[in-house]
Amino acid sequence: MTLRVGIVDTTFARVDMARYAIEELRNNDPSVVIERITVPGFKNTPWAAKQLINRGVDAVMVFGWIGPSLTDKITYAVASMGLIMLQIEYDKPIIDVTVHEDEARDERELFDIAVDRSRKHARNLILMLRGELTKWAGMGLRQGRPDVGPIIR
Ligand SMILES: Cc1nc2c(=O)[nH]c(=O)nc-2n(C[C@H](O)[C@H](O)[C@H](O)CO)c1C
Repeated sequence: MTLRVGIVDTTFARVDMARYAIEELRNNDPSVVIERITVPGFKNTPWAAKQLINRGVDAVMVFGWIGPSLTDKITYAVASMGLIMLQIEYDKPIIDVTVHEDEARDERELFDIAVDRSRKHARNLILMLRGELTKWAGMGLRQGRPDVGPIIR
């Protein structure tokens, strides 16, 4: 069955994260169909995700970029609730691939986090929809930084 993935991203973001995710999705599933909507900022992402779900996508990836101020963080918390409600209401997974500007010390690190997180979550989505993610359960996987591994006692 052809997989249809919705992509939502913002002009607020400072890295075109969707570009790397789409490349990864196509590498892992050459027949994947991509539907993309770009919005100004994170608070607009629930609307765009709903549009794509109504078009019949199997899942949505939302590429957020959140500034360092308290106002930015509140924006994220509020709009995230919208994305969670959509998942429950429409029974479709939404993978939140957000980078927070205060995660990194400089732009170089921020860029690397954004690309790594985008690629790894694209792979997560494909594996999850294929039911193949369970073999990685508890393995301490991280998106944006190197994996930390499992704790074994
Ligand atoms: C304060 C603020 N912070 C962010 C942010 O950190 N990341 C982001 O993507 N967008 C931000 N925005 C913009 C809003 O999400 C939205 O695009 C505008 O309020 C227009 O509806 C706002 C207004």
